[in-house]
Amino acid sequence: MTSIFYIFIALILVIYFWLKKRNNYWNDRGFLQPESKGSFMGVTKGKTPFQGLDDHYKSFKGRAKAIGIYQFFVPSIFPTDPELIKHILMKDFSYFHDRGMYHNKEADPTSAHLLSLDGQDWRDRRTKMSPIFTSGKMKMMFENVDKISDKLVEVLKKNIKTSNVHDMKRWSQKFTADNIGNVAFGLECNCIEDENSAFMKYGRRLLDLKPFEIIKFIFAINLPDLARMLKIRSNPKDAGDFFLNTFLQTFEYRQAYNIVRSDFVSLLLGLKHLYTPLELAAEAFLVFAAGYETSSTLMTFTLYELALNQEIQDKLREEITTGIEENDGKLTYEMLFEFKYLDMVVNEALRKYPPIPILFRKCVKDYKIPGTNLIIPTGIKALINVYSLHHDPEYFPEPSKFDPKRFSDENTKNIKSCTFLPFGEGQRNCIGMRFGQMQSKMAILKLVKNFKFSPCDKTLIPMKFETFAPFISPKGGMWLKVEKI
Ligand code: HEM
Repeated sequence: MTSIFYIFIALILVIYFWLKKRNNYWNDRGFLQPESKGSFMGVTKGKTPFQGLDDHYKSFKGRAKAIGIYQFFVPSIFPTDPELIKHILMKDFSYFHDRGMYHNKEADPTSAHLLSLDGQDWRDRRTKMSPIFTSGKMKMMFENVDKISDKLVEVLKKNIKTSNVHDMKRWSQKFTADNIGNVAFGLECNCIEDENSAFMKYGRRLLDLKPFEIIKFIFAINLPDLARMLKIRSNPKDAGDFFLNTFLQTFEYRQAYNIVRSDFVSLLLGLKHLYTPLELAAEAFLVFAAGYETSSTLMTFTLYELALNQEIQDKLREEITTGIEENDGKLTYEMLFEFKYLDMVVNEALRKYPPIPILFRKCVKDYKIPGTNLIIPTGIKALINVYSLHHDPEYFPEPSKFDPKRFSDENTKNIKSCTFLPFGEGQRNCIGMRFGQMQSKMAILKLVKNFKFSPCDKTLIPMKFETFAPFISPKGGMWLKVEKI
């Protein structure tokens, strides 16, 4: 009994001294670090991770190019200086080409894809997949996206007869799930008409994690090597299996009947001599996972700001209606990208509400921060808080004002490099940017052309965010009044 007591005390002491040492990891290396240690970037204070980081950004900006932080005692680096961010994302990419994300091809096939792969594996796959995302390939998919956005308008028109207050986050999700299900899995998913359809159900399942799944997810982010050893599944098994099996069935069917369509499935099938069907299924899963919530988030917050700023909404509607009328009522792929005010509005929504507010990079060899004697050690992750840069009054004066003029041709030239990063930057930036812009712009255009959006009693003013959401997300949905024009 006495020896168990001594072992227990010894264990407590070891943990105590290890934590003490760990808490000084950054001070010991000459970096500044915030007082509150060990919390998950402020989540414990009821804030989102990007808001927690933003508190540190405000306290330390100008005092250091980067500070040391801890996520559950795992040290990370938090660069606050755009010049250093530029080095990390672009100039010194060879030191930061990985994200250090969890992936395990065998135990969790949905985790091994372009977003998470490291080093040469990532580089090879990015080279092979880049031709899938060119402007020409996106143009091929335009017709499908156009058709699905018309369906969105038609079904929403029917629904506003019963009630004119709607959760536009849910409608945006239904649209992107239908769209991506169609182009990445080759199926009519029926999400717009039936919100309990399989694609909606499993799309939501990827985000609505149960408490144990949240713990597994955070564990896999922070300790990917240990998670790999323990063969953890980072995505819910039922959702992962659904997406993999659905893709594999379409894959076999298309091969058997030699079917070629203008979509991601056929483009991925073109890589079948290089990758196994399961590897390609993981990429189709990623197209869904990376494109579903990001684009719907962009749509959601754009509609929110248009509802709060009626004059901007009217001006946008005027541009769209006139442009389409002048082209004999037809909308083309080129026109979608030529609507200047639409582009300015969308960019301003991406600034205020970047769907992915934090970028990750892992340092793969010791890196000396230029102009200092500070070294970022190998294996440390850099967290770039896009939200802070987008809300810094030095780069965007009056940051809480929704002002599309910031993105006029004249003003865009003055935006400091690496302070506007909605799609990331450098060789690891968003490969699906054009598709994301195409589907979001298309839906916003059709919605604004056909409906007037305004605030209602349930609209969040000021905006509040969900604390545990992996993407920036309005608390309790995005409720707006919707009227037919
Ligand atoms: C509005 C919509 C979207 C936004 C705001 C967005 C944003 C981002 C961001 C911030 C990153 C990380 C970039 C970095 O670390 O530098 C990223 C990566 C990525 N995105 Fe997107 N994304 C969107 C839509 C899409 C779509 C539709 C797809 C697929 C069709 C997609 C596929 C990817 C992939 C595969 C990566 C990883 C690239 C790599 O590591 O090589 N994204 N996205």
